[in-house]
Amino acid sequence: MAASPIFGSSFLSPQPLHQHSSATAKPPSTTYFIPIKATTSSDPATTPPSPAPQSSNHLKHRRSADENIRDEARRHNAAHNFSAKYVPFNADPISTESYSLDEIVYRSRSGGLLDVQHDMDALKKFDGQYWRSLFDSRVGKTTWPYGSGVWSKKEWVLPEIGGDDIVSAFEGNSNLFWAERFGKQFLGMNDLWVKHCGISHTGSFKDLGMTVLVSQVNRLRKLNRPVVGVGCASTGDTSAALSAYCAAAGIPSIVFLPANKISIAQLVQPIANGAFVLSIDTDFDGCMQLIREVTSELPIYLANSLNSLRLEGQKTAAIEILQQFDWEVPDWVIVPGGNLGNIYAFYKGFHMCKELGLVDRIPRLVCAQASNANPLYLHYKSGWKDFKPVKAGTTFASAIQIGDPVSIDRAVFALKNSNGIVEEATEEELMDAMAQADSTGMFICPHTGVALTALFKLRQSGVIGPTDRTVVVSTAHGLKFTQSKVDYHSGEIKDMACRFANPPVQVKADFGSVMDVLKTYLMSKESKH
Ligand SMILES: Cc1ncc(COP(=O)(O)O)c(C=O)c1O
Ligand SMILES: N[C@@H](CCOP(=O)(O)O)C(=O)O
Repeated sequence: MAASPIFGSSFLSPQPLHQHSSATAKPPSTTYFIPIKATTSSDPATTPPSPAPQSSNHLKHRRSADENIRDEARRHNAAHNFSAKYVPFNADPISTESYSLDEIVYRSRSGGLLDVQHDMDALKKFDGQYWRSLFDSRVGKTTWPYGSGVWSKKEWVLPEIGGDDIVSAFEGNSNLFWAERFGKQFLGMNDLWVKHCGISHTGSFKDLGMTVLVSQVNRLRKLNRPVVGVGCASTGDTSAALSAYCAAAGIPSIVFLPANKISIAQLVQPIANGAFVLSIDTDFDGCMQLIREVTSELPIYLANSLNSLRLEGQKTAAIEILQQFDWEVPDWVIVPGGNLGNIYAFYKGFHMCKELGLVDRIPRLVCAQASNANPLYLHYKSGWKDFKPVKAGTTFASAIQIGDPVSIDRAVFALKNSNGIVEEATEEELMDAMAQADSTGMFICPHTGVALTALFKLRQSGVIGPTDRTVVVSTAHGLKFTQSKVDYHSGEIKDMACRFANPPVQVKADFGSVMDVLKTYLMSKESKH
């Protein structure tokens, strides 16, 4: 009889109804999705699951008062056969180079990027229906650690880490918003969606990767590996996520920020979370160079997406999109790109779902860059001929003001393998797009404005059709970028028409004046009705 590979109990861990002799396990019976409180401490990995009672009177009781959710999770721990390791990114199939995830390594022997490779044969022992049902059964719960949108996919992320080492803010499970009015009014689209990854613990998608990286650091420190602190270079969001997760775990964090190039809201995040903040008189690329040098000399663990652990968490946003569409595949996914880890993370998430049979295809990917920081766009336009970094110019999309992206090879791979496209957005285009989106009830960041501009252009050229199901990935919370919105709505940006500005009306504090402006306003609305 094949060993039950994953989960101990039926508690959010659906198991095949019977042990099968075939290589692929059958989908779990829905019977097993009724969460039952475990009543025994016997090893669930070797204990066949007992059918859940079907009576509608079946009640659950709270765990005992002296137990917390980590303790409870420990009781449900089970043996499994899943594993992952570092391998050179896009390695030659005959390469045998690999590293344990418990090693501190960011680059391959040849100096190339690394990738986290999962034991796909072990994962393939379970079919697509199995994984879909398992992931679906964990959504919206508070069970440690599966209540997180990242850790609900734990077997595909860091299968071997113990629940005790995980540092999570129950990130992920972000809203997939149907942009009904924006799609209809500005694009003639009826199936447009915005994945709000920025509505998250620290206000950006970086939380998805950082929970994984900081959890692994937590484990490394318990294993007495030489990690005194964790460091990153940042345009604002990575540093916010790093400092928050480190603070939650009591681990020192060190952040290198380009002086005067990030928003105040982003600067105050690591300060508030107790990080050691260095404001350095250079740009992001300069900070990135410095953190790489420093982390090779000091016991500071590198938290930028050069570290492939981060992408394991970020890829869950792609899986989540499929899940939110009930495992139907959208036609397009548009992602703003800077250091270019995220576009690859999306590709990897979609690709794993296809390889493991959860879906039968992957969406086409679009990576969108600001024209002032567009090395990937130029590379794409040159027909992928030799890549040249650029000196990134100032952009309102300050978090993607990056000229020498560390994940360029990963991004090119993702785009080539998804029939992808790269677009760019001028400052005026991205700010107008942001204002238009906000005018339909969103409150997006300028980077999402970059992605929406790409969508405008691809709709205009007819590449994206009116009924194509399209997802725009919103990467940060608009509240981090209020100054750019204030500048826009004040109409005070040099050489920008600010066509959609909506400045407040100054009015005298008397009834007549207030009535006058209101009547004019209501008349203008009535004529458009
Ligand atoms: C808000 C925001 N959007 C988009 C990006 C781009 O992500 P990536 O660097 O993975 O391309 C970043 C960071 O670079 C970001 O902070
Ligand atoms: N936008 C990022 C830039 C660094 O990206 P990373 O994914 O490599 O950490 C930031 O917020 O710092």
